[in-house]
Amino acid sequence: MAPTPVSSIKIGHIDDIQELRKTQPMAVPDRYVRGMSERPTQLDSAPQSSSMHVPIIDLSKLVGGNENQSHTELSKLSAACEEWGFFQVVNHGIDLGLLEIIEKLAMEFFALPLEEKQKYPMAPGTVQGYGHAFVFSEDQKLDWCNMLALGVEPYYIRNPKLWPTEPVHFSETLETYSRNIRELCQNLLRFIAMSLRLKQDMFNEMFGVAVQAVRMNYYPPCSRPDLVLGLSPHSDGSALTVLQQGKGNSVGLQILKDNTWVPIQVVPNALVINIGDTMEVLTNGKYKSVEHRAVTHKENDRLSIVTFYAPSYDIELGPLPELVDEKQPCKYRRYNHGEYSRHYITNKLQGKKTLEFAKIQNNISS
Ligand SMILES: O=C(O)CCC(=O)C(=O)O
Ligand SMILES: [Fe+2]
Repeated sequence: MAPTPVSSIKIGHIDDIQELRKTQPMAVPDRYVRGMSERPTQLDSAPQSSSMHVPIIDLSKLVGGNENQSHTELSKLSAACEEWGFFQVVNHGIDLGLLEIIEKLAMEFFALPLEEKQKYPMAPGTVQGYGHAFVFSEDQKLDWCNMLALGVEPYYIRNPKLWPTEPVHFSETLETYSRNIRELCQNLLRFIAMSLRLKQDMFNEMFGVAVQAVRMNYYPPCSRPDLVLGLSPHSDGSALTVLQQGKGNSVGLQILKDNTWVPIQVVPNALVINIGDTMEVLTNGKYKSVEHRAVTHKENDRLSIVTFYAPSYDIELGPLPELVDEKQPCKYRRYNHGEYSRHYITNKLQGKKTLEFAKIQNNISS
């Protein structure tokens, strides 16, 4: 989240989905009904075979395993980043009690009366606070979702007025949670560098004081999950994203693999990690920032707590020379990361479109 743009955007009236559900549980306003090509066909169906499961990486084998184990896990990690752009990490070292508490507090926040949540309003065209991000016009289709998004690090991106004082302990728990997730990201970046045969601190040193933001997405049930999307298809602008799915969640996250939407199963105590656009650029497309979306459920609600981890805004980025050669010519130009972040947050979520910002045009192997 780059510094927020000043805007005079007109987005029209937006229903708060939770309130709508209370008064008209069966209603699906037109602004939420997707065109035929966007409607989800597979909802929470199980993947056809185990080869359709996102790889599971055991971090304890990378951190403390014997040479054989860590070598195997590192190969799994590199295959996951290349072929899936997603993996789930288990034994990640974060206290499971803390994951439970943040989930409980997030659920309590969304359960507050609307007037309380509206004390932290997300202004149109901005991405922090409670509301709908990435809405720029009155005719844009909307996501079946309520969100609370907050800039966390560095401190200057925070808007302290938007940090909830209810439920009590929300803000301090988010602080502890974010510190833990930051360490996890730094750890993962070390292993990702190793998997690319780069110096292990390459990314952590390059990123400077990394930017970290959190988005809590709450998807109420929907009487017509076949007509709406919880979250529009997009890739993340981050380097890495860490996504915590609510414990009892039904399946809702789907990723686009070989032109098919593949659901991500809820693995107890695991965190879902995905490669964002920034890492795709740095690796010259070797590691993929994969398009994903969220679908809703007829009876169940769903929560995701998502952390975006990215380089400091002031750094200049482009494909690493180590990953550019005759076979893999340079696919992306160099640019300032802050500029890319601004571009990302001032455009609606639309598949991988935002990455076109960085693509070198007339690229033969895009
Ligand atoms: O809720 C989910 O599973 C997807 C969330 C997501 O992709 C995001 O917040 O960027
Ligand atoms: Fe995402």
